[in-house]
Amino acid sequence: MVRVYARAKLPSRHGDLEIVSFTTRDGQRIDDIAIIAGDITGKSAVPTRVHSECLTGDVFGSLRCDCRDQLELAIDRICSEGVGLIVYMRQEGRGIGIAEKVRAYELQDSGLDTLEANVHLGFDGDLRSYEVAASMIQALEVDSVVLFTNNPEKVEGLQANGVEVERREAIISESREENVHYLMTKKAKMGHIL
Ligand SMILES: Nc1nc2c(ncn2[C@@H]2O[C@H](COP(=O)(O)OP(=O)(O)OP(=O)(O)O)[C@@H](O)[C@H]2O)c(=O)[nH]1
Ligand SMILES: [Zn+2]
Repeated sequence: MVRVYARAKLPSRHGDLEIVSFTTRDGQRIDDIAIIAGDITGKSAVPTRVHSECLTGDVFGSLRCDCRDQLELAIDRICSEGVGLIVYMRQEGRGIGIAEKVRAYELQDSGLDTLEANVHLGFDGDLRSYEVAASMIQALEVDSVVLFTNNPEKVEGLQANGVEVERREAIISESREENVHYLMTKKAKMGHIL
């Protein structure tokens, strides 16, 4: 479904990485990217994080969620192991986009939880699909992955699209006063193993 378009070195504050971009088979550029440590081509059990974009957390350090902590844990892990992959999916707000996510936050400020806010806005709780992420992993010729996630749907979504997941590893950050309600909702209503 996708093929590698461009590949470049990405020296970072965490270590030496690479960044890879992709196109669809018919040549359309896609915004999802891969960050790679070491040589993953043809390798099995590649430490992998499929991360959904969270502008508020990943970039601005919002404490409403655990996204940035998870991203940093994953980057540190692949850098310290010297091999690994982060598939960074532009599925902001579990697929509703940043404008609607801010609206969902507004509703959460007035008492709804993260799932109720999505439903109130007319969306399912989670609009993500893992077809493109799976296709990116395949385009990178990774044989199998060890997936860092607390979300069983992510494991199932990748497997359903042909990725061999050797095992899931939990990626748990310390909860904080600001995100504990969000984490409790993910555990109670969204199937997360926390
Ligand atoms: N709609 C919506 N999206 C949110 C909210 N808080 C965080 N997100 C988005 O949720 C996505 C991350 O999903 P999570 O449910 O936190 O975690 P996950 O990716 O399913 O599972 P892990 O692999 O364990 O991190 C990112 O795209 C965030 O932008 C919210 O209150 N509402
Ligand atoms: Zn977040």
